[in-house]
Amino acid sequence: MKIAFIGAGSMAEALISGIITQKLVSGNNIWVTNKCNQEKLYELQHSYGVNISYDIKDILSHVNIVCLAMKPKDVGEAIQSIQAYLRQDMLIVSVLAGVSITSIEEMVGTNLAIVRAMPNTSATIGKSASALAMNSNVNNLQSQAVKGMFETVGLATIVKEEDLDAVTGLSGSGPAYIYYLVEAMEKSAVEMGLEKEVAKKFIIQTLMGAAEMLERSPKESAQLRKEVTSPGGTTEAGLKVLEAHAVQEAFVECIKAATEQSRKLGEIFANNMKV
Ligand SMILES: NC(=O)C1=CN([C@@H]2O[C@H](COP(=O)(O)OP(=O)(O)OC[C@H]3O[C@@H](n4cnc5c(N)ncnc54)[C@H](O)[C@@H]3O)[C@@H](O)[C@H]2O)C=CC1
Ligand SMILES: O=C(O)[C@@H]1CCC=N1
Repeated sequence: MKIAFIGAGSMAEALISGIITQKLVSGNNIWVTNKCNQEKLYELQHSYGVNISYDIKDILSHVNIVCLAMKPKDVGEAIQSIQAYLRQDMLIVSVLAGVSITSIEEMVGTNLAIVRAMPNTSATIGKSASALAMNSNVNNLQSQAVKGMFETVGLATIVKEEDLDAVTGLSGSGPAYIYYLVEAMEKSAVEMGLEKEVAKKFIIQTLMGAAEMLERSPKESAQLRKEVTSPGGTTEAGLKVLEAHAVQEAFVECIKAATEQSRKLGEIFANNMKV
């Protein structure tokens, strides 16, 4: 497996880091390019031993998987730059939020195998929750290879393409919601006089413990919450404040808004292509 990353931002780095750490592919079988930040390419070369280049023709001559990892607004220009060097045996993997397989097929213009994937940045440490949807040109070997690639960076599940917007709002963006919560926990800990580093250890262990409880216990999340909440106790006092601020409803709205934005990005994209 030889992979080119077109785009060298947070997501590309998370995948590169995961793939290399899990030893699926070594750095010399990965090629990376970006729009103009050469410094970033040198950093990736230094950290992971990947090949870096701005010579798209040369990059694509080495690889059988091309991973599109730029922002959705940049994909048109990026595909234009790679189009002439795409081959029928190549597999295109897009991690772009919202952009449909049909849009990519239309931009690429030939009958290529395309996978639309939605990982998250926890791929960096092999803990992504990735969803994959594929077009009918993807053969069994390619499907296994790409699933294997995403499995090296965490959990990988094949889904219907129509589910990908919801997955994007839930687990693609999901790490940010958790970091947002942690920011609040850190802030409160410091305000209460705890040392930041000590507080951080407690917060992380609390998150990991709760995540593992959710994974290992047969109980529903609401039941696990009830078991922490003694009548008249501290948790109840805390949760009352969250309820007064409608925090659970806010989270529901947050995930719906992110899902909707994924849909919108796809629509804007498809409409712009028609103009
Ligand atoms: N950051 C995240 O948590 C996740 C991001 N994604 C998706 O991954 C994609 C990239 O996101 P980030 O890494 O966060 O963005 P980023 O802004 O960190 O990186 C984008 C990269 O694309 C490059 N680029 C732009 N135009 C280009 C062109 N014409 N040719 C070659 N390279 C070009 C930029 O130079 C940059 O290296 C987005 O489409 C996003 O929807 C998917 C899942 C999670
Ligand atoms: O915010 C974004 O658009 C990307 C997609 C999922 C996570 N980050």
